[in-house]
Amino acid sequence: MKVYILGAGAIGSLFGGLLAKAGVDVLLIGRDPHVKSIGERGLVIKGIINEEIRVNATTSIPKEKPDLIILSTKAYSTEDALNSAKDIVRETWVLSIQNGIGNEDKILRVGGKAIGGITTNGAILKEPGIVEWKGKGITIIGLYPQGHNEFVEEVAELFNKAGLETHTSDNIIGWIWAKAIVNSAINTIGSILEIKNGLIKDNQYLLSAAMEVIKEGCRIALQNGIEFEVPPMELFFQTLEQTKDNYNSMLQDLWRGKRTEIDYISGKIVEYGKYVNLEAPMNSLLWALVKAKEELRNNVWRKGK
Ligand SMILES: NC(=O)C1=CN([C@@H]2O[C@H](COP(=O)(O)OP(=O)(O)OC[C@H]3O[C@@H](n4cnc5c(N)ncnc54)[C@H](O)[C@@H]3O)[C@@H](O)[C@H]2O)C=CC1
Ligand SMILES: CC(C)(CO)C(=O)C(=O)O
Repeated sequence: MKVYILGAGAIGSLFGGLLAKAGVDVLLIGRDPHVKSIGERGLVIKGIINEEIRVNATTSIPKEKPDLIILSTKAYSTEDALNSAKDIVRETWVLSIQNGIGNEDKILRVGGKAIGGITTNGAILKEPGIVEWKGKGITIIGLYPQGHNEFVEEVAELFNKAGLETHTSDNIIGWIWAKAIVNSAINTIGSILEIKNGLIKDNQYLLSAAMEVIKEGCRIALQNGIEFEVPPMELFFQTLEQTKDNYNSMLQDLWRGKRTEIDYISGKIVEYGKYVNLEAPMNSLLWALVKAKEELRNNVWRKGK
């Protein structure tokens, strides 16, 4: 199977690198200096494994179509990435492993055949050409919005062979929403207070506030016809336990001066609330506070100076 990774940053390079190591024909599509470094020295995966992997990488979109495109840009770059690759996306299988709601709808809009996905693997780009695999998690994929077919099973088998534990689901839209709802509580509260995930379960005020945010997200999802295989509240407690020592990715983006994915998490929950005449005061407030934090982080007076 020929696979392109569209958006070869931390998680995309991890998936691409592991697939290449397993003998899959992979092309990483990303940006310099990461791509340049991979061309010169190969891709290094550190952490759970320590390997230098030879894998093709480019900054431009090839003309030839692959069998599968794995979309792994941040959610705010999805539209641009898909538009730049329109000619190869059309009628091609495109699997999103991104966070947030709406990525797969954008794949469908440009004529791609969408596979939805969520992953609990953790990766960071340490420096150009070097990815750290910090946490071994699982990946769930499925035909978007629902259903399954042989190709999805084939992709899951390929991922498993590459060392990425992967399961398939007939209800991937439910998993995408469940993860977004969990992120809408943990990432926002963790980012505003700049705390590790575990503190949210250890502090009674934060825990009850976070649970209300989860319930609000669930009400909106259910009214929009979303069903869950595992209730988001259960996933929330599991995630808090499994990631108690982590600072969430939104907070890490804020600390690095990068844009966050808040519009595609809390912002989408608020938007879907409007479609079914449900207000989302908790998600609206958390969305606004994170947006404010994005804007204010570089102001010295934030620290009272
Ligand atoms: N890093 C992680 O551990 C996990 C990340 N995710 C999700 O996966 C997505 C990607 O996250 P990361 O890999 O951490 O972000 P990242 O910022 O490291 O990687 C995204 C990459 O996409 C590239 N890119 C952006 N637009 C592009 C375009 N038009 N063409 C080619 N390349 C383009 C960027 O240069 C960047 O290197 C996000 O939605 C994130 O929430 C989900 C689970 C775990
Ligand atoms: C699971 C969790 C909350 C881990 O921190 C995450 O998805 C994130 O940080 O974005």
